Amino acid sequence: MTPPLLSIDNVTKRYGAVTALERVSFDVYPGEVLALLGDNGAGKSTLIKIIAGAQPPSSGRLIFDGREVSFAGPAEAKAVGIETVYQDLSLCPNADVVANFFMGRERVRRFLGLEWLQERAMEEETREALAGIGARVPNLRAKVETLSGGQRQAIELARFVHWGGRLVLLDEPFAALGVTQTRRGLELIEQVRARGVAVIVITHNVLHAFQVADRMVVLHQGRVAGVRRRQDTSHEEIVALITTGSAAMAA
Ligand SMILES: Nc1ncnc2c1ncn2[C@@H]1O[C@H](COP(=O)(O)OP(=O)(O)OP(=O)(O)O)[C@@H](O)[C@H]1O
Repeated sequence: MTPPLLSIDNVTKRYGAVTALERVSFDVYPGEVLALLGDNGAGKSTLIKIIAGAQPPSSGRLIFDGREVSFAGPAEAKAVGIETVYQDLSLCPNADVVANFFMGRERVRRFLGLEWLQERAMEEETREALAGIGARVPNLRAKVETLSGGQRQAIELARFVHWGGRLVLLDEPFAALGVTQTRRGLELIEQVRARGVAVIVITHNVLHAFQVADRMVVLHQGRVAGVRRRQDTSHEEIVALITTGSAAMAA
């Protein structure tokens, strides 16, 4: 059996007197889409921040690729291939698609003490990477600020995959998207997963979870109320886990 890419092992997080997460444990496998569900305040964002290195757990361990990891910040998580993709925050709005795709990794040619960007090659590489996950962005020279939320998301996901990302965290990725863009977003996730990347999607939308996730982890008041494979559960059971922390109501 494939070993997990990430194991969350007994993670607890306290903010003063508030316990946001209590002994949370579950595994995430490569090429798997896992939906993280829970009511407001259940602890989803806190868990995502811990996985992405934005906050340390109060106790417990993260084991990534077989080794215990402890991140001092998001840059350290990013260095091993874990990243949160937001719709806007990590793109530079007044730069074009290609510039955003290569941000900090530009291909430069040097000759006789001069250096210049290999624009044509970078554009081609960007085009191929976007096509590789089925993303539709017609004009690669358009500034990102002129693009739709869905297109920005596509650029970030393609960039993540292209530069060797292993585990991507999506926090309510469809919250600001319309119906068509949401459908495309779901298709993109499918493509990303097909590349062997693990995807954790936070969502309030049980329907989306059933459309995209292999497994669902439900948090309730900071604890894991249940972990279910999509084919072994029902809409009713997941809603019961979210609202009461127990599947008994759905039985
Ligand atoms: N920085 C903080 N300081 C104090 N308490 C916090 C902090 N961050 C989160 N909490 C508390 O931890 C608990 C879990 O919050 P969290 O934001 O992780 O939940 P969530 O499931 O993401 O909720 P939502 O769906 O509303 O975003 C809540 O009780 C929240 O008030």
